[in-house]
Amino acid sequence: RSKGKKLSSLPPGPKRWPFIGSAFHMPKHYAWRTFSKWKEVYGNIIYLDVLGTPIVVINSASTAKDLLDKRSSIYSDRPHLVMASELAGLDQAFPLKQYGEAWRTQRRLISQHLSSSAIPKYHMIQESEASKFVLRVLSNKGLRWTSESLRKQVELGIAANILNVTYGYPLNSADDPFLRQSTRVMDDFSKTTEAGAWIVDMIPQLKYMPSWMPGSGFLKTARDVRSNYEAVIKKLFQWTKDNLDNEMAIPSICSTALSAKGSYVSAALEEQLSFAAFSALGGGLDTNISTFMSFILAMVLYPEVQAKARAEIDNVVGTLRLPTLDDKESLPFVRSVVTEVMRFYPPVPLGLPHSLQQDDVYNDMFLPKKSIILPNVWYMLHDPEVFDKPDIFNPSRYGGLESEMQKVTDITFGFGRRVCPGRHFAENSIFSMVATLLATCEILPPSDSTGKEYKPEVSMVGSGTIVFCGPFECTIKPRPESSHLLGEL
Ligand code: HEM
Repeated sequence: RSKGKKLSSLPPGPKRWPFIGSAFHMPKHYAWRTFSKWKEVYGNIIYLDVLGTPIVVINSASTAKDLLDKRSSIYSDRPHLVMASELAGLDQAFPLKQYGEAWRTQRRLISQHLSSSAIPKYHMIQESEASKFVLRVLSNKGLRWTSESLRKQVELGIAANILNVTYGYPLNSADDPFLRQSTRVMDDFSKTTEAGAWIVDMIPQLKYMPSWMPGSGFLKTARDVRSNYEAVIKKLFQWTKDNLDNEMAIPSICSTALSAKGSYVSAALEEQLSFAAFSALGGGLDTNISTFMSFILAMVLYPEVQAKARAEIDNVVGTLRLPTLDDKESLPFVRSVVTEVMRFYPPVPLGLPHSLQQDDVYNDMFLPKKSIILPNVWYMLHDPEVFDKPDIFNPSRYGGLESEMQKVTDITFGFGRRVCPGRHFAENSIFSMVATLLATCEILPPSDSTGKEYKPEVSMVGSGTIVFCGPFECTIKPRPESSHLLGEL
């Protein structure tokens, strides 16, 4: 390696200054936009040094695969985040854990229940939540929605799926305290892990600041984040345990592990299980909500795509019954629409950061140990070398082929040994809600005060790790030709 280091130079990047490196250039918000612009200047791999921390931005899917997939034995660590992990304690759950035994134990505890062979057992839950979602949407008599009010209903549907599967918890209200506390954790996660947003991540010594000193507000933020996080994880797990003792729990990931025949679950393993289970909730909530809200927006903006997807459902499933997850294989255009939403509006535009465990050399470039690796997922999904006319929303680009759609899902759900363990489950939850909504309802653009329809102009907002489409309005009304289906919901 040291020989490689001598022969190779660091990847190109913005000018580095003594001591501070390229800190001035590090974008504070919407970093993926700046990194995408830099691609024109510096190329597929960009190097930044922020106050001594090496950062490598990857702007190409094939490079991400070469490094994060093919060399996953050294690219699967997470960076040590001072704000999110050390101060707020969010690395007690495995998405932020360092690569190693504790990460492996937690990941195994949930991934075995979310593999493609394990998930058919959740179809009924997902289909039932999709129906309940449509009923709630139609119970709004005005039929007009702001994205904010619709998001509450989407959140309820998505969270009900995951809480049911992980804890066996029956979620019935958007105001449920478990749900409210969990969404707060998600907001905190997104906020505290945002690349470049916390000065203490760049100057770790600041964590020793006395809390009375001006500028130390981040210490209180971290304390508040930690106490809400630990409380909600404990309470949710305790709920499953209490209901297990009362023999009330339906089999869930937690109850299955706790009641497995002949197994002794130690206190230490229980603790790992409680964090692993919450990781599924945390990983699956905002990512799915963002994707589904972007789907609604796409249907408002591209009515011809909506009509084509609905026509496919009518042709394949007919109008006498609701689509189910068993129909998924026979509905390639509907799957293409979901895929195109994930490509056009990626909910995690910079993925989750990986960290390099030892010095490496790639294409004659030296990549130092402990580099934070940021995959620019947004650019990879808008790369004109991979996707023809990437700025056009066009689900037909996949020709209905799974192999073409995989070019998107292989990027959206992350890389290597850290790849999202909930991806198959997520695809089913979203598909079920999309197909049930399209079969029973029409999604229409909003109208102005004169009754004239208009197309909202919306971009992705929120500068945390997970982003959402900006505010918009729409109308959702029942399809007259499927009115008899509403009785099935
Ligand atoms: C549209 C939906 C989803 C998207 C776009 C998404 C995306 C991602 C991404 C980009 C990562 C980081 C991978 C990496 O480090 O390279 C990830 C990790 C993770 N996801 Fe998902 N995810 C989704 C749904 C879900 C669901 C439904 C669950 C659970 C039921 C889940 C659980 C997790 C967990 C636990 C991790 C951490 C993996 C680790 O660090 O080992 N995700 N996801």
